Amino acid sequence: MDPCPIAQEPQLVQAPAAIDPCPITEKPQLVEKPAAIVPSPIAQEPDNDIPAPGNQFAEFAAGCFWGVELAFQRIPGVTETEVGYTHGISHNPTYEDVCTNTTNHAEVVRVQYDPNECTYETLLDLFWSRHDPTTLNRQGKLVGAQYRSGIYFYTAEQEKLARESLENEQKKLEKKIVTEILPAKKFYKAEEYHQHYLAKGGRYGNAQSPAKSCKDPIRCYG
Ligand SMILES: C[S@](=O)CC[C@H](N)C(=O)O
Repeated sequence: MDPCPIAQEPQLVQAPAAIDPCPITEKPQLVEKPAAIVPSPIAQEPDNDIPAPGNQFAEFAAGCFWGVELAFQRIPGVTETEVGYTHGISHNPTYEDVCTNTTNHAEVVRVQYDPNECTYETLLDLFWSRHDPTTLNRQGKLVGAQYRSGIYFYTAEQEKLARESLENEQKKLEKKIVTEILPAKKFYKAEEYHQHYLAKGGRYGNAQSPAKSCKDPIRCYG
């Protein structure tokens, strides 16, 4: 049985994309004793990290970052992926902080890609196909601001392409798209165990292939 039933399907006019966007059926994210969350202006700074020579950054929020990362790993021309947190109020958040749903961080995948091998439009196409951009702060049964839909751009060109693609995507959907399109802010890399989580085996030790162009369906947990 599919461990990842979709709670709410996007209302597509056209045929839906084949990839399961990773909605889950787990306990609520809230931890019992949230750490004190201290707002910091540092979290609002732009992402000033530098990609590898010849590469560019792109960043997306589309629900649980595990499955989103594996999908991006498989794209030819994507040279690196990292999962992390961004656009929240606090500096150096932990996963537990984010799961209190009080820090407003989004779970994101920061992609490095070689623009000679892969276009930003290719990344945008995958982004839209991976999730339901019409549900505010939720993907399926995963609820909370960390699961919101967002495109965080690094250049004016990326912003333009992102906005155009949203308009184009909206034509295919009856419900309103709620995806935020904002400049990339400080990126907080998530804990090591979250990195390449599904490729490493996920929750059940069933590694899923990150091979380029692999079309195997992505299971949320492993
Ligand atoms: C990195 S995700 O938000 C994980 C989602 C899910 N609630 C879980 O804990 O398995």
